[in-house]
Amino acid sequence: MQGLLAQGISVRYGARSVLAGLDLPLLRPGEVTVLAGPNAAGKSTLLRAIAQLQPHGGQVLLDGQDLAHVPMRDRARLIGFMPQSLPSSSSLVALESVIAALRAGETLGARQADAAAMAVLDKLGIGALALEPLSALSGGQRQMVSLAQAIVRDPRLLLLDEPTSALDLARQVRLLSELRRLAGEGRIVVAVLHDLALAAQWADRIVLIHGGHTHAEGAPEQVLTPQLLAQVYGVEARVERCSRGRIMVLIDGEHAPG
Ligand SMILES: Nc1ncnc2c1ncn2[C@@H]1O[C@H](COP(=O)(O)OP(=O)(O)OP(=O)(O)O)[C@@H](O)[C@H]1O
Repeated sequence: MQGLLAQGISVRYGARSVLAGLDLPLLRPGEVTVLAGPNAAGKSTLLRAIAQLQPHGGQVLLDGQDLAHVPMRDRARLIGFMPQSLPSSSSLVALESVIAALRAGETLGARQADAAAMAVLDKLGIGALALEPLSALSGGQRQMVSLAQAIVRDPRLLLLDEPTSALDLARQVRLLSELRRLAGEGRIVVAVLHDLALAAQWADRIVLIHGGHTHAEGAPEQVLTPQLLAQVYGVEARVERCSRGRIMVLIDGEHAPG
């Protein structure tokens, strides 16, 4: 079975249950899936559980393999993980940080690693930042370097936590186009996004996380409905079709229950 299947995912922090037996549909290679939902719904927790960075109940299968039983070194090759933010205190320059991500646990010649890391920075349009210390980069520049770190090993599964939160409009498009391209080459791409306009435009599938479960999932037009947005976010929303058949979500205010 090709794809990512997460079933019965449960996470507790102390006495508090954050994910309560959450199931994801089978996420297929070639698809970009967006995880959305309110603050504190557990989206980052879910990404970490999938990446096996967070103790959890339930099972995560990648192409039929239970990731909990895949050695860490092999997992690092299979999964690219882009966290919500990179530490700003690192003493590395951007290129070194991408080389470090590439070489973790691998034996790779220095020249080969340099060239591969530089190629990724160039592809993302940030080659000019190669020798800048991470600590001197802007939030958006750091986010693009973080993407470079996540994709440099050419992972089968790419997990990204709010990858566009610090990016300007042009870089949002660059990052999301890159995700589309990677998916088109057969990767499985899963990104947490708060921006539902971006989700509507770029996702093949949206999964709405709420109350510790998958509240709804499907194509953007199936999930971004006024009813579901009222239930999950408590907002009054209108959904309009714009040119090119895309949908747009307009928020009119908070939802008055009744
Ligand atoms: N290490 C931790 N220890 C204790 N509680 C935690 C920890 N990490 C997350 N939580 C709690 O788990 C809940 C879910 O957090 P998580 O970061 O997964 O949510 P999220 O959906 O990604 O939120 P946001 O949209 O605000 O980024 C929150 O209530 C948070 O306070």
